Amino acid sequence: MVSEIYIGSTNPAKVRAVEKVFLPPAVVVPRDVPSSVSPQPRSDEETMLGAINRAKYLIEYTDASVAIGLEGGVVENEAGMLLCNWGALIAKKNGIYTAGGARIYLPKDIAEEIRTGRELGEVIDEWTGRNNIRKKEGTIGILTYGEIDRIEMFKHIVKLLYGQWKFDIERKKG
Ligand SMILES: O=P(O)(O)OP(=O)(O)OP(=O)(O)OC[C@H]1O[C@@H](n2cnc3c(O)ncnc32)[C@H](O)[C@@H]1O
Ligand SMILES: [Mg+2]
Repeated sequence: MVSEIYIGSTNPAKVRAVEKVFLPPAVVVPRDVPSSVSPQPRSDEETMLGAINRAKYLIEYTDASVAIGLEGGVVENEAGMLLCNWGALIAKKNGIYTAGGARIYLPKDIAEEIRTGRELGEVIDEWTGRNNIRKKEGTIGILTYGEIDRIEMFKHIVKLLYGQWKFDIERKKG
């Protein structure tokens, strides 16, 4: 197994999630990289692309041979606006794996604010009167009363990525 896993963010919620899946002696290397999508992605496609772009950037412009991108966004349907999250893992030797995370509906007043063009991170801070929630329990942690926080949610995505990669490695061994 490779020793270094690059993650395309220095947000502690994302870095911790990767560290919970890739334990020592694996080393998790956080790097701030562009997502090359809007600061607040508004569809599954855009959010997934942000995750893929982060991982691709690491493979292209750093020493990474295994890279993970994690991205948060929102999606809308007839019933309202949900938060959504996507991850991508690129293993130079194997390929690219993607996975989506848990989703819950946002309160109507938060959704309204985001429709005006604001970012969820900013809106949830204002809504709760707190700071930097996106680097801590996240909106999902607030809305689930801490049952599932942003680290737990991203950890699940990272496990989905890692598991698919392992499956591929084993399958190729025959
Ligand atoms: O430094 P990076 O990695 O960019 O970390 P980030 O917190 O900005 O995370 P994303 O870019 O992936 O998130 C896209 C947008 O969605 C917001 N967001 C997504 N999920 C959130 C959550 O659980 N809590 C608060 N804000 C969230 C976030 O503030 C951004 O505006
Ligand atoms: Mg961001």
